Amino acid sequence: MSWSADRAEAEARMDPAHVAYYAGWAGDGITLRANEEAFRRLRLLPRVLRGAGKLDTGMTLLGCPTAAPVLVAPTAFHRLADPEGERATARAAAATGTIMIVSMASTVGIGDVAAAAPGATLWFQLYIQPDLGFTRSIVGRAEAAGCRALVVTVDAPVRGRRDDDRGFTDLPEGLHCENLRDGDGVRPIVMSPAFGWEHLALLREMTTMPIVIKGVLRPDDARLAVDHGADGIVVSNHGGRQLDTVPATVEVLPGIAQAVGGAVPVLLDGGVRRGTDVVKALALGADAVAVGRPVLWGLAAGGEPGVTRVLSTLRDELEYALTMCGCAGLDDIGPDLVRRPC
Ligand SMILES: Cc1cc2nc3c(=O)[nH]c(=O)nc-3n(C[C@H](O)[C@H](O)[C@H](O)COP(=O)(O)O)c2cc1C
Ligand SMILES: O=C(O)C(=O)c1ccccc1
Repeated sequence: MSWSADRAEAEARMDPAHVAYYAGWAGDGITLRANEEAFRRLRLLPRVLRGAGKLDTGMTLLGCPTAAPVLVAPTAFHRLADPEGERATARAAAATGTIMIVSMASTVGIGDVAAAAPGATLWFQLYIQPDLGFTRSIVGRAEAAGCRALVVTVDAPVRGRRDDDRGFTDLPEGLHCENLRDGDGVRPIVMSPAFGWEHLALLREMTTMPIVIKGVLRPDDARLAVDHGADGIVVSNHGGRQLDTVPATVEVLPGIAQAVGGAVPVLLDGGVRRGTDVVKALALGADAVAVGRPVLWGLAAGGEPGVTRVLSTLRDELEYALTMCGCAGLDDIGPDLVRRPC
């Protein structure tokens, strides 16, 4: 089943307002479409008769082994798709040897996600909260749950303007952002434009987890992230949900990879739908990619087995594409494999 079949199944099963939230985009959806279109425009140039054997798509990222260079991107509110929510996604991640980046806006608390999927490698995504004491307690919970990296999202100084998400604002009865529990209540997530690079030092002091900066679109910002001690970067436009008309992520990737120069791992998300997209991103300088919406559609369409199928299909497709390209492994992927559009 392709991701579009999953989406159709999700549309049949879910509340239309929740489908619209998952699918949602900023502005006119120019960046949303650009992400996928940019992958489609790139062409692969396979090598033949390379005498390659059985290949291995496994690798290590920030000390974490992963079966493939494909992670679960952080997405909010998995219980809108399935009653088990993030528990189901984490079990599927464990079953497929995939690193899952759990959103701070998860509808299952990070400790409960970890407890439900003991074999999973979890990273935790954070929106820094203006109440830095509260931020510290959220980070502390992620660390106590055994999360292996902190992914700090920096492309949301304010909430994205999503004209077309048809009025979805409040979670249904019984669903909450469990990581924001504070005493008897749940605090709202606050977005703030007031944060600066100096906040990285504050986070560094809050945790021993490696810190990854998510939402970089420029080489100079990537360099600043490295200079301020980031341990990794995610080239991301938030799946077209924040500022419309920013470029497709795979278009800005080569310049960012060059600026980072191998100092830290560079990840990319946005529009990754097929194993061939993974090859293209790695050829243009990414160490790994993350997928957002396809995981949500798989979860809505088929629960935990649905997510397992999405993740294992991506890995199978990657293996197939690499074999077809004459690669013996991930290290064989270079820029020569991709022909850029004229
Ligand atoms: C429904 C939805 C919720 C999201 N929630 C978050 C979030 O809580 N934190 C975050 O950093 N990114 C969030 N994102 C962005 C994803 O991490 C990722 O950047 C994006 O989905 C990648 O694009 P793709 O959906 O085309 O794969 C969300 C994306 C979607 C579609
Ligand atoms: O919807 C999103 O893209 C997102 O990042 C988010 C932010 C805060 C709460 C829920 C989701």
